[in-house]
Parts: sequence; C-alpha cells; structure tokens
Amino acid sequence: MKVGIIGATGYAGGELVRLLMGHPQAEIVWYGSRSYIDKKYYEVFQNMFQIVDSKCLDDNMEELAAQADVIFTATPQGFCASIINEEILSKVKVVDLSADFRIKDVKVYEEWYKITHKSPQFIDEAVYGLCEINREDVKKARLVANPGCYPTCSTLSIYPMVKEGLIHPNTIIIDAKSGTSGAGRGAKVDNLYCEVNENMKAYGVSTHRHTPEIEEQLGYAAGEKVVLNFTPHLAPMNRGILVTAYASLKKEVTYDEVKAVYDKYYGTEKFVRVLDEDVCPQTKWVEGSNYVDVNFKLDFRTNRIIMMGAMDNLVKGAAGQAVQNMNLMFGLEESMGLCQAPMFP
Ligand SMILES: NC(=O)C1=CN([C@@H]2O[C@H](COP(=O)(O)OP(=O)(O)OC[C@H]3O[C@@H](n4cnc5c(N)ncnc54)[C@H](OP(=O)(O)O)[C@@H]3O)[C@@H](O)[C@H]2O)C=CC1
Ligand SMILES: CC(=O)N[C@@H](CCC(=O)OP(=O)(O)O)C(=O)O
Repeated sequence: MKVGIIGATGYAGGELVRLLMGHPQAEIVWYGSRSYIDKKYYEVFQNMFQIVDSKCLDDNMEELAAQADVIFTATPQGFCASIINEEILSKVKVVDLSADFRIKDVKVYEEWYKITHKSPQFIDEAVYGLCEINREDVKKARLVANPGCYPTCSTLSIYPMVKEGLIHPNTIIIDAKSGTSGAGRGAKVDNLYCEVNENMKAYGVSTHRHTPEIEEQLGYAAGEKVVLNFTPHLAPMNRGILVTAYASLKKEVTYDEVKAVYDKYYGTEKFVRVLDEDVCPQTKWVEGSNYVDVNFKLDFRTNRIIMMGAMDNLVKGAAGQAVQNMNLMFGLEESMGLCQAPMFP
C-alpha cells in the first residue's frame, strides 16, 4: 500500500513514519512538509538517519492522490478541510489527524476552533475513527476523522459506564494530563524547557476545544446530550496522557459488576487493557505503544466512581490510532504494524 503523509515533519507525522517503517504492507511515497521542502527527511529528524533517505515534498494533494492509496494529514486545524475535494476522495482514502471532521455540528466546530470550516459538505460522511467503538463504519469509510488525544483516552475510560447507564453523564468531571509532545513541534514560549520542567499547570480551563468532542462521543453512548467539565494539564514529560474522571453512580454497584461491564466492552479488544483490581494506569506502562490502560475505583463514601486511563498521545492518541484506522479501511489485520510492547522504563 502506498502511503502519503502531509505534515510528516511534525511530531504526529514523525510518529507515523516510525510506525509505518515497521508495517509490512505500507510503503511511504510522500514525506510532506511546508518548511523543509527538498531537504532530506533525516535532516529534519536525525533518528531517521540511514533509515529514510527521501526528500520532503510539498502538499500537492492532487499529485499525491495520483500516487498513493491512502493519505494521512497530520497538519494544523483547518488544513485538511481546505484541501479535500470529491476528486481526491474518489482516488484515495484519507485519515485526518486534525479535528476538522470530528465534530458533526459545524457551528460547534467553528465556535470552539475559531475558524471557518472550508468543507462542511464532507462532515456527515466522515467517520469518527475511535476503532473500538466505530469499527464497522471505519471499514467502509473514505474519510476518517482520527480522534483527539485527550478524547481518545477520556472516552475509552468512561464509555462503558455511560453506555450501560450506570452513571449520571452530566456529573462527569475529567482531569487530564499530557506530555509536551501533545502541543506539537512548533516553538512556543509555554513549552520551553524552563516553563515545563519541574512544573505542572492547567490550561484551557473550561474552554479547551476537546470538550465538545468528548461530550459528543459520550452523548452518543448516553443517548442524550452530555455536558461535562474537562481540565487538561501540561506535565513535564515527553509523551503520555493520564485521565482521572469522576462521576456519580445512578445505583449501588459492586466491583465485580463494574468489572464485568468493562470486560464486556474491552475483554476482546487488543489495545484496551482493563487492569487488575487496584492497579492504577501509568503513562510509563504504555509509552511507545498503541495500548490504552483503563481501570476504575468505586468510592462508596461519596457514591462516585473514579475512572482512569493512560496512553501515549503520539501512538494511540494520534499516529497509532491512524494506522489502526488505515488497517481497518483496507481490510488488513487491525493490529498490523502496531504490536510493539510498551517501553519501560
Ligand atoms: N501531537 C499530538 O500528540 C497530537 C496531535 N494531533 C493533531 O495532529 C496534527 C499535527 O500535530 P503535531 O504533529 O503535534 O503538530 P506539529 O506542529 O508538530 O506539526 C505540524 C505539521 O504540519 C505541517 N504544516 C504546518 N502548517 C502547514 C501548512 N499550512 N500546510 C502544510 N503543512 C503544514 C508542518 O510542516 P513543517 O514542519 O514542514 O512546517 C508539520 O509537519 C494537529 O492537527 C494536531 O492537533 C492529534 C492528536 C495528538
Ligand atoms: C499538551 C497539548 O498542548 N496538547 C494539545 C492537544 C493536541 C491534540 O491532540 O490536538 P487535536 O487532538 O485537537 O488534534 C492541546 O491541548 O491543544
């Protein structure tokens, strides 16, 4: 399968290259860039020295669509929507890592992202690529909206409880932490070493753009509109997302009952691991892998449940999930190229 990556010189694009190098059916034919056109790819990422000798190319989607079977857009918000058209989609499948096609209500997208959507006509068709939940639709898709990093970890951690109607969805509070690679490779003062190292800070409090994405996905599970609190924090680590979410229980439940619910949804899932009782997910246990570790704790004193999740933002939160989607779209084994065990320590 011939693969083109627009935004191959970013963190998510770089991770796509790393994963696809180990994919037995994929050959990268286009290393797309905006700032490094004609430079060798390994000059941008020296970890690819003597591994990738190709040059970076521009973002000519028409030419790329003629050469590739699948295109990944690992580009800023608004880019994919600005270049997609019917001709491209008739020739090639597209997995967009940005948020352009994740939110079904274009007004909500424009309000939270502060940009005008350039291709609203494709929003309905796009499939939200949370593989464990939308697998059958992904298999038939031409255009997949790869979920956001926080929404992947948050939704998978909470989904079984909402779907089974065991919690009041409007009491959900999500506290999340991310490593700095989640912010991309672009230079920003907030992400300088001295600002991040030995420091923890909340950001986007009550305004983070992943809020409506999580609300929409949990809303489908609940069968009703969901409104929740989501607070992200920047953590002094390269990779990883940790979610701790709280919600009120609708009725008394036992550990075994809730464990059975998580096993019902994830027992046969390769990439979602429901940990043993009292084991809390850690970012280090999933680093470099496509796994999401989830678990929960019942707090009988407050009649609330605490739901936890950990994953690597660049793998299951971006490039790994994008490859998982590609595998489904092309009828390949879903885990192909994604079986790396997590790195530790
Ligand atoms: N980092 C993460 O953990 C996650 C990221 N995402 C999403 O993936 C996308 C990429 O993120 P990330 O890799 O972190 O960002 P980076 O800033 O690291 O990379 C952005 C990439 O897009 C390219 N680019 C920027 N502007 C343009 C443009 N106008 N035309 C064409 N290419 C352009 C850059 O090219 P160049 O360097 O050559 O200028 C670079 O390759 C974003 O939509 C992000 O929200 C989703 C989930 C997780
Ligand atoms: C640490 C950090 O800054 N993280 C980014 C999330 C990046 C991301 O995943 O963006 P999309 O999912 O929307 O494409 C942020 O909070 O904006």
